[in-house]
Amino acid sequence: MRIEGRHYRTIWLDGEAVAVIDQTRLPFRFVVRRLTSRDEAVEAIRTMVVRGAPLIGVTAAYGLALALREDPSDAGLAEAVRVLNATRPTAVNLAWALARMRETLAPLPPAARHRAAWQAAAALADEDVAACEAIGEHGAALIAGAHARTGRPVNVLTHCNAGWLATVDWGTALAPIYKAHDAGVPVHVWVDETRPRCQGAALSAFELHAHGVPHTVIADNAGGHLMQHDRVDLCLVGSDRTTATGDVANKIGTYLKALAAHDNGVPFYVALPGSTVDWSLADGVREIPIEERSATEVTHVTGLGDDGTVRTVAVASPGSPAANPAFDVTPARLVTGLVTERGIAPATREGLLGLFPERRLGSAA
Ligand SMILES: CSC[C@H]1O[C@H](OP(=O)(O)O)[C@H](O)[C@@H]1O
Repeated sequence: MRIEGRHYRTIWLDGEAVAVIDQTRLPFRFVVRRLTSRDEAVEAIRTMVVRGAPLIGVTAAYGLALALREDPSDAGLAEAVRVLNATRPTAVNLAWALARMRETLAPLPPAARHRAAWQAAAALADEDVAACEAIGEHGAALIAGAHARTGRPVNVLTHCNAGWLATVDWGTALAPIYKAHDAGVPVHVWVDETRPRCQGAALSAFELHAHGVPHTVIADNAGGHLMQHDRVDLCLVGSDRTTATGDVANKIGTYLKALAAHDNGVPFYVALPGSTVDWSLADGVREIPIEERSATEVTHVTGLGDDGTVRTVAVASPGSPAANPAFDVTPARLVTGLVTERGIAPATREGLLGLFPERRLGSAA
């Protein structure tokens, strides 16, 4: 995607290092971090310097390559997969990417693993870009269809950040918006601020502004009101893990949006690549692990002061405990459709198998 005329992917090689955009500094500072070791990759994922299911997976793949430069032995490979897998529990792309890498690398002699790992990680990154661009093409048809029906700009509500910052490029939920906008379809985006870390207000707004897409940042709790007053034509969100039956884990608050959409007859779509489907699970509410993050993410916010300095301040009464589940699960019954790189399907097992027939044979990741 383009920032001030320059073209960035969210992760790239910089000599012997892996360069990433530090998303904890956006939108006020644009800082590139150079990851030079397995442990730096682990820390970048854990502290959300990089975030978003597909980007977490690709960063872990490059983190494995960095690890094998240090220790290409069987034990080194196994330990690197273990520590990278343990960084964040909900996004299945992490396990998916590491399984793909291990499948490629384990059969090789240790001396050949490091070079092969760089190539395999780069291939996963390219695969993600192609998948997300295809999601954009399929999803853009939904937006164009809404415009054809109403003849006015299409109002899309999105939650958290599922844009190019959450992937290697293009994004998932925002990819259809970019593609529709670039094709001349008038679209406006209601951007849920997405407490507590405000990925919507900080990252989706940053992306949409840079791309010139009309958008309005709203409080998370405003979405239902807007839907009640016919100001939302469709909801489009991302996913961190979707079960084989179409249950969707996504940023906390997504489930409440889906309930409001269902109550108001607003189509609720989830955009995801096939790498985000967990084919081993059927009951998302009970089986998908939900990450609990630190209470300080709820009790404090980081922002730009009037003097231009970035600071963190308390917003909760000092001493009050806080809970911070980072994701929730939207049952498939509340999902209108799944927008994938292979097309759009109902949020059902048959719908997903129709797009990914190779899964009927119970194939591995
Ligand atoms: C395209 S995956 C985006 C997905 O990931 C986000 O979570 P986090 O910012 O904690 O990594 C959020 O759930 C987005 O929908």
